[in-house]
Amino acid sequence: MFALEIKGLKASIGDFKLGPINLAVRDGEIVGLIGPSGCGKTLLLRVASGLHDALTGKIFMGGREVTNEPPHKRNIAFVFQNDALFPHYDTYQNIAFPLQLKKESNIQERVSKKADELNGLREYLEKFPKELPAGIKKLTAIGRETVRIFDMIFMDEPFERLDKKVKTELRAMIKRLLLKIGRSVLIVLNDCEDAMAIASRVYIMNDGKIVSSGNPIDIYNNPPDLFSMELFSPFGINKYEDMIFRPEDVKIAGEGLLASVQHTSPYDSRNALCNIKINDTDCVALIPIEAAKNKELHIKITKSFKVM
Ligand SMILES: Nc1ncnc2c1ncn2[C@@H]1O[C@H](COP(=O)(O)OP(=O)(O)OP(=O)(O)O)[C@@H](O)[C@H]1O
Repeated sequence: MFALEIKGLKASIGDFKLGPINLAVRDGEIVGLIGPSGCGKTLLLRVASGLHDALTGKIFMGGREVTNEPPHKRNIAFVFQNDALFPHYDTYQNIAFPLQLKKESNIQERVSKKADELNGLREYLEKFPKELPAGIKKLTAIGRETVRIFDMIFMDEPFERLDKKVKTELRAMIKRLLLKIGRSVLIVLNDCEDAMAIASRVYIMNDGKIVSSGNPIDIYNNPPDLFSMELFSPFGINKYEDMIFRPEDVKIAGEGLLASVQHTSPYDSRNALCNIKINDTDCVALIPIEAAKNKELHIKITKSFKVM
């Protein structure tokens, strides 16, 4: 059963054209949208959730067509990129708001339970948005959206502009929460590390269209095309002659290309990021620390795409 199914969807904003888009999210699945800035990820999320009109195509949620239904009739949660918290409400009031709006019961108890679920939120319950660190603001927005019963959650770049430590903690917490809630998720992600940490499947977008999809770890290990490789390159990209390849696709070999090691910096307990020269071309390689102690190395490039 699909929580969300999108068929032949087209939409536009200003001069930008989205689609045609075909996409599906299964029940309980966490699906990511990833692609360069401006490729239409937010617009797709907004059309899928009913915040922006479709031009053509159909949207189904739980098997029911919702293409022309407003967001409040779709029983969804939506975490905005800018959090959209009420500035004059404290954290407690922000989370309680959707429950108060629907005159629901046990509000205090439910907000309290949500604060416990979102570790660290409890001590900020009486603080206002302008007093909150960015990660706690995001948790508050997630708390407010997930305190109600809902069928599906849409999240727009929840890890944007967070420092690495906060982002890593928040990512783990959101993943735990999403798995616990067990609802389907469509989430816009900034980079491949977020995708691998959060999503079981991603759709890769470019210029208003979906160009490929798959499990993010499989895509990282074996990118289907150059565009996906460039997107799934946490250490950047090398170009040597007509080959494009990633630092982690450089392996030490008994024979092969000869590379001189210029500069080394440890990356983790086993590997180092090295500036190397292959003939006269500067490249970067992620190789074992022991190997990086050599002045010269024989290497082979295990995965590359050819460019003209
Ligand atoms: N209100 C608007 N008026 C005109 N054009 C817009 C408007 N909002 C967005 N666009 C354009 O639509 C395109 C898609 O925008 P969208 O925000 O969906 O991209 P995105 O992939 O989410 O980008 P980012 O990762 O930077 O948030 C962009 O080229 C953007 O400039």
